[in-house]
Amino acid sequence: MVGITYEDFLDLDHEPDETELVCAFYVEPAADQTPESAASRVASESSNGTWAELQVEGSVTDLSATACGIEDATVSEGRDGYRVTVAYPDALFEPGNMPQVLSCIAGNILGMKAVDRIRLQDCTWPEPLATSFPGPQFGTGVRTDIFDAGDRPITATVPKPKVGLSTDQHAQIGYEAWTGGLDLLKDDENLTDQSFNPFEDRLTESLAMRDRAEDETGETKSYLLNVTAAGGEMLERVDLAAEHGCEYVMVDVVTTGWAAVQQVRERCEKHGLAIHAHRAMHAAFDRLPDHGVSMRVVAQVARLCGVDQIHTGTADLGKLANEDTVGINEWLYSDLHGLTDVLPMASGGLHPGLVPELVERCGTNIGVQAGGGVHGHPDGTHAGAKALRAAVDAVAAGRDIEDAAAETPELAVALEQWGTE
Ligand SMILES: O=C(O)[C@@](O)(COP(=O)(O)O)[C@H](O)[C@H](O)COP(=O)(O)O
Ligand SMILES: [Mg+2]
Repeated sequence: MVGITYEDFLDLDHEPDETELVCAFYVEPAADQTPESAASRVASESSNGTWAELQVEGSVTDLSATACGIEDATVSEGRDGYRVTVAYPDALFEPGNMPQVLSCIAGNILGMKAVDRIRLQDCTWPEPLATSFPGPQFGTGVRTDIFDAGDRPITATVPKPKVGLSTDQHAQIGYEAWTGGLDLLKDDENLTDQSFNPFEDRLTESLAMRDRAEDETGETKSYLLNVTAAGGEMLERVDLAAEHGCEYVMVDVVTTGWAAVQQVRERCEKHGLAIHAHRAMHAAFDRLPDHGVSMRVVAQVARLCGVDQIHTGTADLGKLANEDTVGINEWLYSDLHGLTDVLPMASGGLHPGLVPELVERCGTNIGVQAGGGVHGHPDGTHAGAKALRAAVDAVAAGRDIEDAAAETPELAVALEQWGTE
C-alpha cells in the first residue's frame, strides 16, 4: 500500500509518451496556493486523487495524471496566470466514452477552490484514445460527396424569423433560397416540432420543394434538418430524415450532450447521413478567456464524436463573439490519426458583402450560412440567395465582388444595403 497525496500528481520532469492525453489548462491559483500546488490539485482531482491522503494499491497510481508543465501565461493584468500541462494515462479512460473523458478533464476541477480561474484550452489526443472514437463520415468531403461545389464554399440559409413561420411558409422560403442558388436550407436551433411547424410535415414539404428546386436548377440541394430532441425521439427523427431522402441531420451538440451525439453518429452511420453540428450554449463556457472550456476543445470533441460540419464563427466579422476561428478551422482540417476532417461553418451576422474578407481569413473550404443576410435583402429571399451565391462564386473564382455585382443586380442591391464591412 502507498499513501498518495496531491504532491504525488506533480512531476515537472515527466515527458508524456505517445499514449497519454495531454491537456493544456490556463490556471490562476487561489491566494493560498502556489502554481505547483494548484497544478498538482488539477492533475489529482481530474484523475484519481482527492484532498485527503489515500492508502492505495501501487497499481492504482498507474491511472494517476501528472502535472508536468507550468509556464507563466497571465491573460489579465494583475492576475497571475499559468499554462499548466497535464498528462493523462490511457488506462484512465473508457475507450469511446466522451462523457467519461470530459468528466475527467473538464469535470470537478472547474469548481475547485484551489484555483480562482481554470480553463481547458487545448488537448493533444493520442492515437489509442482518438481512434476509439468514430470521427466524421464525410467532413469537408461533403462539398463533393453531396454537392457539386468543387472548391467553393457551400452555402446555407436559415429561414428568419427563427420560429413562427408555418410549414408552407418555411418550405416556400426553402424553394426560393435553393432556386436562388443556395445549397442548403437550415432549421434554426429553436425550431424542432412545434405546432405551428411540425417536424414531419416540415421535413416532407421542404424535401418536396427541394426536389423541385433540384429539377429546375440541375444542382444538388439539401436540408439541415434539426432533429434535436430527447434521446429516443431524436433517433426516430434521424430515421425519418433518412426514410424521406434527406442527406443531413442537424444536432445542437452542446444542449443535447455528447452521449446523445454519439448515439446520433451511430444511427447516421447506418443511414449514411451527414451531421451538422450547431453549438448553442457554447458561449456559456468558452466566452471568457480565463475560465471554462475553449471552443477549440469543443470542436475537438465534436470531431471525435463524428460530426461532419460545425459552427466555428466568422473570424470576428459577424454579430457573435468568436474565439480563434482560423486556429480552430486549421485543427479541424489537420491529421488526427487518420480520422476524417470537419467542415467549419461560418454563420452569425453574415451577408454577401462580408464574403471576400471571410474567405480572405478562412479560405474556401468552409460553409457560409446567412439568415438575416439573405431574408433581409430588400427584394426578398430569392434575391438574397442570388446575391449570396454570386458573392461566393465570385470570391471562389478570385474575382472582385464589385465586378460580380455589375452582372448580378441582386448582389449590387445587397452591397448597397449592407456594404462590405
Ligand atoms: O440564430 C442565429 O443567430 C443563426 O441562425 C444565424 O442567423 P443570422 O445569419 O441571421 O445571423 C445561428 O444560430 C448563429 O450563427 C449561431 O452562432 P454560431 O454560428 O456562432 O454558433
Ligand atoms: Mg440560429
